[in-house]
Amino acid sequence: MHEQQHVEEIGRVLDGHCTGRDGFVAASWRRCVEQHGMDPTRREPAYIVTDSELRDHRAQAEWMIGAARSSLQSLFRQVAGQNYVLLLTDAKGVCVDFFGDDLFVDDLRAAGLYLGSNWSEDLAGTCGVGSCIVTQEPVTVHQDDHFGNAHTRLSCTAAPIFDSLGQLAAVLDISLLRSPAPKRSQNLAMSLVTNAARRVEMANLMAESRRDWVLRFSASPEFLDVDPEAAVRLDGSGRVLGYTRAAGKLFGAGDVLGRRIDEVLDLSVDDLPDLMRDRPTEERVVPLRDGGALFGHAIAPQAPRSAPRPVRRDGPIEGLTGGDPTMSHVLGQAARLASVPVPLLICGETGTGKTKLAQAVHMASKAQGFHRLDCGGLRAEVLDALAQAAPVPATLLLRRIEELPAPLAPRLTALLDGAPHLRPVTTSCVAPDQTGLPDTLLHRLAGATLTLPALRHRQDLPWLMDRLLRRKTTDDVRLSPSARAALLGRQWTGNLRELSQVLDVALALSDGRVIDLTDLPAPLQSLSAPAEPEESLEHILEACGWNMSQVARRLGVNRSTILRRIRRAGLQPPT
Ligand SMILES: Nc1ncnc2c1ncn2[C@@H]1O[C@H](COP(=O)(O)OP(=O)(O)OP(=O)(O)O)[C@@H](O)[C@H]1O
Repeated sequence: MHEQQHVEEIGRVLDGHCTGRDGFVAASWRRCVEQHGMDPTRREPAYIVTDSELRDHRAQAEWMIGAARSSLQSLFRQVAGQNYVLLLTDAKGVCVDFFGDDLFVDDLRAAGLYLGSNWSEDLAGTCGVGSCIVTQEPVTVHQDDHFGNAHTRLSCTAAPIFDSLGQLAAVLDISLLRSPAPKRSQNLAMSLVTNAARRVEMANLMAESRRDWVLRFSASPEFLDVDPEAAVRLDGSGRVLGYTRAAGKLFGAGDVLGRRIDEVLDLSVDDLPDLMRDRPTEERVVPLRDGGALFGHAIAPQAPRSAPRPVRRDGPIEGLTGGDPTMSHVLGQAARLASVPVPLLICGETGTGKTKLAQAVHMASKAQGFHRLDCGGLRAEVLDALAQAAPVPATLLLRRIEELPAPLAPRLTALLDGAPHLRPVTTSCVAPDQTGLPDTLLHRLAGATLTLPALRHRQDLPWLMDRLLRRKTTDDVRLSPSARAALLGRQWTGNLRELSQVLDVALALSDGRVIDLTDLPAPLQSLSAPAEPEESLEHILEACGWNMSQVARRLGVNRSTILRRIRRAGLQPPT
């Protein structure tokens, strides 16, 4: 089409005539003139940002460039030799990454298809990237769809890439310097670029979700595990923390973030373990609320939420934490002090692992013997017997020193003075100044004081839960997401002792594969509070006439969970 005809067509569109252009192209032409004040006869070359501006744009888009790189590389391999060029622009339209054939680099540069070109509509006029940013949809801007006369030889197909919070993060554009006249010649380019954008969103969501559940969807079981179409990232209670564009569409209108998965799908968070890879793909069906279904693939958190990198675990002391910063600091001190025969006082709430640490210190020390005295109800004869024992270098563990009967304090002081081969390692549930010990004794016990954090303040609770579970059972027992979330939210006034006991109870009550919310004993502090009357499963089943779908809806879980609970409760339908 001649340049003059192109200019005249733009004029006709501005006058309100329909010329057969796509609606978004006509709308863009109008914006170019009416909002951006552009002249249809313009022939301006592409706008290139300065080197320092480009550095800023690239720095801000660094994470996206990283997430997109392998997808772009594989896309470029698919179109190699066909004169396509790939541009990744940021959400403002500035090209921050580029793949093109070196042979045409001068032509590409002249056409503005290069690093640093700015393809926002207000600078470049109607173009693939600019229209994609405005419409937030994949578009092809083919030849004289472009506004003005500078870019009418190009064919540009662009797809938006959204971050996991639903914000436009980048645009992936595939352009041709010279293309066949029919616009439909770019249909394949459209399919390539939209698939690549979907994969970049998926890669980005996966990289962000190592500490959360991910649920991926596909319409076909064959592609579910290898190339899913959509994905959401979920917290332990099933709330959406992030999503890919396609998953947003699946969730329908409204805000996706923060919604619970069971509000949208016929699926509860407790069903996620049933959708993991150990089940055949065909069985991993996710019923949709509109009666349809997709195949689902749930991926459990790979690293515990908020647990930092674990410290070295090569000794009995270092292995007591999964990377909690306070614990790591205290254990670092303990490891250094272990081989120095100074008296240690270990403080902390009941059950925080003081005795365990004292034993670990002994193991890491050079002491040969180990004596353990529980100070509550301690008798004088026991101290006397110790005073008579052979003088072998030994650790003297004094548990709960605050319970030491007051009359025994001078005797214990005398024992320590007379037996320098005994290295006292003392535990206390109260702070040193609350022990009620005379200063003479306290100074002989507290050469260094180590204070262990309460479990509710530790960041490695998920690691501790998994470790204790693994130690307690050789079977592959998992915590359901809601059970895990409930445990993470507890106050743990009994600390590690309480955690250990709760897991013992839960293991005994569970079906041996998954520990459900209902398998957990009530937290101690809630036992005294009047409990909310809760409808029993049996009662709900009767009220719903044993209709599983109704029961599942009422309880907000899916049918397989109900069937599991019925089996476990040993309930039988009425005959
Ligand atoms: N790092 C750990 N990993 C697993 N279990 C632990 C750990 N630390 C402590 N425990 C378990 O927690 C329970 C309480 O530990 P410990 O007896 O060391 O606590 P404590 O602080 O000395 O308690 P108290 O002051 O009430 O005597 C024990 O059953 C112990 O096995």
